[in-house]
Amino acid sequence: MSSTAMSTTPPSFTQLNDLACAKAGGRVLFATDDWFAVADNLLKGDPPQWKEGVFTEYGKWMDGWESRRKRMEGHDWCIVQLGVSGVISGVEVDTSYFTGNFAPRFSLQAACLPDGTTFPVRQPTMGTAASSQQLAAMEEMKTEKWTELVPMTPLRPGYPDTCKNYFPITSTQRWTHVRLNMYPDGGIARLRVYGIGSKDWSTVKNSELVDLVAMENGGVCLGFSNAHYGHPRNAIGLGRAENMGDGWETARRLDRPPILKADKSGVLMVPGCEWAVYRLGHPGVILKIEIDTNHFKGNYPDSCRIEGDVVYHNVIFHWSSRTSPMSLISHHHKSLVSHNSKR
Ligand SMILES: NC(=O)NC(NC(N)=O)C(=O)[O-]
Repeated sequence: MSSTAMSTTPPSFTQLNDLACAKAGGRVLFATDDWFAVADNLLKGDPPQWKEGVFTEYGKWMDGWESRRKRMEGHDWCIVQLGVSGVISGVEVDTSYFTGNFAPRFSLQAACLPDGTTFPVRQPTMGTAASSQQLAAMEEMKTEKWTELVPMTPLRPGYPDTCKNYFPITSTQRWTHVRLNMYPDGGIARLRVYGIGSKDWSTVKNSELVDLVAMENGGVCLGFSNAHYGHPRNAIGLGRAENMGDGWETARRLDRPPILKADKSGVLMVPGCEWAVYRLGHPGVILKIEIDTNHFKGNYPDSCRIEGDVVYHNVIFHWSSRTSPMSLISHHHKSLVSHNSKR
């Protein structure tokens, strides 16, 4: 089902959408033990933090999921409902800052559970663990429903050069949930589940207006010129951006002239533009485009051009910068046509 070869440089699957992150609607439904730090931290979008000398009532404050040193049979595990169900191409298990307390081994299972599958009510609270009744209820779910995507595999500790553990996954099935197992216990800072959303298009009427590029509908960014401050996949994320960090933001171009000059008609001439290519979740007739530059005030792109490609179902954004050579976009497009904005 999976190759377990671990690489240190980020593999290409890390450019895909994180289907599990909280911003995409990912949720922890169950965890065996939330003692030192709750499992929900696994799905935070921000990179893990370290707070020197900060302790909670239960131990050292840690940014991730950390269970107790086990004094009973078994191992610790949690169930994550993907925010966007889809095909998983790889996972990143980040053990940042868990050095003497990282989970020494892990495995990952996945399932495609029907809507309405119920789980015990979860109230993520440090210093708690699942009750024996909750564990017993969950045992019933420990059936053939779960498919192994990554078998039990060693993890590396959370030092800067060893904290990122990458695992490609070759399954082409659509999954709704993953189950993360730590053997036997310990800490993991983040779990990133990279893939492409898959929507059931058979239920969508021809006349229905759908955001064809949204990650929840299977849209994906295939390439870009620059993602220095923010990845262009952010622009197809769920809902509106909370802040600038939730958008696509490039670095200022180094080839911009030292002094900007206008031509006779008053147009500032600045070479080049930034671009991103998105594959739509489904081919469609594009009726409307919405581009939201929310939060970008001193750094929004001056203008843009959008191209469509029927063969590859791609839409290409070119951001040009007449007055200031920088480009970015924040959430959120609605179906695409062509758009040209000028100040
Ligand atoms: N210093 C620690 O991190 N100790 C323990 N963990 C926390 N978070 O306090 C432990 O035993 O793993």
